[in-house]
Amino acid sequence: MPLHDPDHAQDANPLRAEQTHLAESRSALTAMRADVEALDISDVTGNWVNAKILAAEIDNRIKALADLSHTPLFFGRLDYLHAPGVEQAEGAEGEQFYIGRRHVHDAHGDPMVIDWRAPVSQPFYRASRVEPMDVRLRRRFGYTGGELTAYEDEHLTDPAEASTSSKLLQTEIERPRVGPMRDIVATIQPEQDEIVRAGIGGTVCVQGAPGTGKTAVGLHRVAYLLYAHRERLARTGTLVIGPNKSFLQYIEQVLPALGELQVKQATVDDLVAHVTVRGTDPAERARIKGDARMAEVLRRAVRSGIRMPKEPIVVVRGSRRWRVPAYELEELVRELMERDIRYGAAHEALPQRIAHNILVRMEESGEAPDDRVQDAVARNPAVKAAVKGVWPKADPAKTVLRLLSDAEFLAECAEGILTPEEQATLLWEKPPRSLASAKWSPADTVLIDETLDLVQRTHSLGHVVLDEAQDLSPMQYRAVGRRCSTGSATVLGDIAQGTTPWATASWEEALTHLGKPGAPVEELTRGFRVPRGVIAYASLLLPTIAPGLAPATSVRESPGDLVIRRTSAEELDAAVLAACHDALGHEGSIGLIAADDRIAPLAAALESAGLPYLAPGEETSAQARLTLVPATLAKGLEYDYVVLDEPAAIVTGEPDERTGLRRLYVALTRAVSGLAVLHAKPLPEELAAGPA
Ligand SMILES: Nc1ncnc2c1ncn2[C@@H]1O[C@H](COP(=O)(O)OP(=O)(O)OP(=O)(O)O)[C@@H](O)[C@H]1O
Repeated sequence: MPLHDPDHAQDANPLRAEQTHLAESRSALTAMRADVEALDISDVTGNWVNAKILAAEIDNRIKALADLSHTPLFFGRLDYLHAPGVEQAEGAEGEQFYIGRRHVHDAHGDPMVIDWRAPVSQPFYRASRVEPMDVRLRRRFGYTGGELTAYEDEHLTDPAEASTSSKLLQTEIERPRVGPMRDIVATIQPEQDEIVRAGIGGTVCVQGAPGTGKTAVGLHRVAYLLYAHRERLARTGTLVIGPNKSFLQYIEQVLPALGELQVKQATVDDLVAHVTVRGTDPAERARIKGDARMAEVLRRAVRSGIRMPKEPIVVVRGSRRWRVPAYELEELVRELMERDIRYGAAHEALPQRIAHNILVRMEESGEAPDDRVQDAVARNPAVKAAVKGVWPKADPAKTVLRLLSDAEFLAECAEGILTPEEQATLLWEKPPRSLASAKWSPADTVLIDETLDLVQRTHSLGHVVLDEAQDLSPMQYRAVGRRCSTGSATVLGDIAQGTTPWATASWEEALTHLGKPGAPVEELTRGFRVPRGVIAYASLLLPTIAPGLAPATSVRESPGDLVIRRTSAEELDAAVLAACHDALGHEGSIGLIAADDRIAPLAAALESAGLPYLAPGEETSAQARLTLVPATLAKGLEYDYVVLDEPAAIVTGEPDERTGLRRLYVALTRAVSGLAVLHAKPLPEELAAGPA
């Protein structure tokens, strides 16, 4: 594929024509924005609330139409052989489309740039020589600082043209990283595009090695779905779930850059934050709390308040007394228990059922009661008292508190589900005196969320993207699943990067917990981040941490710099600082990754050496390029150069060796251009042989 640049005389004109189209598209976008800004809504809004809503929508539209000078308005062009939709008709003329981040039209409404998500844009990502999709020419544009400076052509239907890889794609992938994550809209690969454009009806799960673009694909998928199903998703909502706040900060600018400003982001902990977390669980206890069997224990706990009526209900109205015998009440209760409705809904329904029963008696004795009478009977103190006795209100937090503090109650609810040892592990050593003094752990909040859902149905969104899914417990999958029970999900993860004691071992199982059993599992294996030499080194850990998973290949041309250096314990900090200095000699961001308990000493060392550093999530810039990253926060992030401090400390920082090695695998796979490993203690034996 020839790369054209303006220095070649014969290319000067086509390039100039493209530059002109860019300039005209920019003016058209400015005009579109001016039109929206000039809208006078005072006539159409009617009232204050409507005016506010409309003004906010217009405001968003203006923001979405902003011309971001550092993001090119279009990045590709497709020349179709025939106008799309015209079935290869004789004489039908080909059409030309510029593909960009958003739709731009001229004053007549004719398109100047087509949204990358539109159906006519799809061949830009998918067409090949084998299947040209009616495309004669695919052109990719190269930019330098916002200026269109080059282009690259593929004549897909020309058998004489050789197929070569794209230089522009290569440049994009190899570019040094600074700042937060960027969109990949100009270079989405065919296997990624399949996932991005999968239908909204189905849940998709993606297993992918580090750097294969899972996060990027998930974010572009939301943008695609919002385009294809805008109204539906505006009503139902979308959500991106990530592992922690710094990760969410790292990805938060991708969707706005694609013109999507409304997508919410949260961690799983945010979703279930019904109470304040002030406690933690030892690993084994957290594992049991996260086990799917807890769902049935909680169901029993909620229903344990139901008592079969022993007494009849007697309702006095005027001079008459109406009696519902206990056995009929029991029938009503049993019927509600068997129906698939929430505990709280049944609590609301029972008084009405009882009142209905009395109404039928009234009719049988010749009265003609109406609905108001039924409501009045349902509110009668005798009915209320009876309902309180047989189907009391449930308080989710109190129910969980009782389960974790009352051994007898736990035994009753967990009978046949949890072993006596497991029950003993669950119980608080010192039960709190009240709800207010309870030291809830993160796992407890998930139990409360499950209980809340037993009482009252959780609102479901239209689509949820779940990133770094491999770390969720079954109970956390259930919590996420509730939030897309009537919608769909994109589940992204890597079994080899699971660093919780309950990490996912099988996606099929995880999808079942999520409530989407049988969803397809796709695999991405082409790595866009980690260079060949580095991924090969990190992959030495794979047979131990995830037997059966294939190592990623790297699409990066450069094999990457890989340095592994042993020092004495005394010299380690100085060696790490020297490696940081070396790394700062290169362009791009630098991540110093270390075991969590090495962070404080390394911070002190950096300070005394006068090396300024950032915390993860803080934006790197050309001035501030070094981030000090605790290993537990490294997941999902990437840095141009990574300096990795003492792998052995990262491994021993985790409760078991497998988790430790997986944490190390995450740390080893953050580098885009180079990795320097500094160690005083021996490396794990898997790595001892060193790079190939
Ligand atoms: N098609 C592509 N074109 C250009 N860059 C890409 C492409 N796909 C992915 N990348 C880049 O590769 C890097 C890794 O992508 P991403 O973070 O989405 O991978 P991941 O699979 O989520 O990794 P991890 O498992 O480590 O979290 C990012 O910088 C991303 O922008």
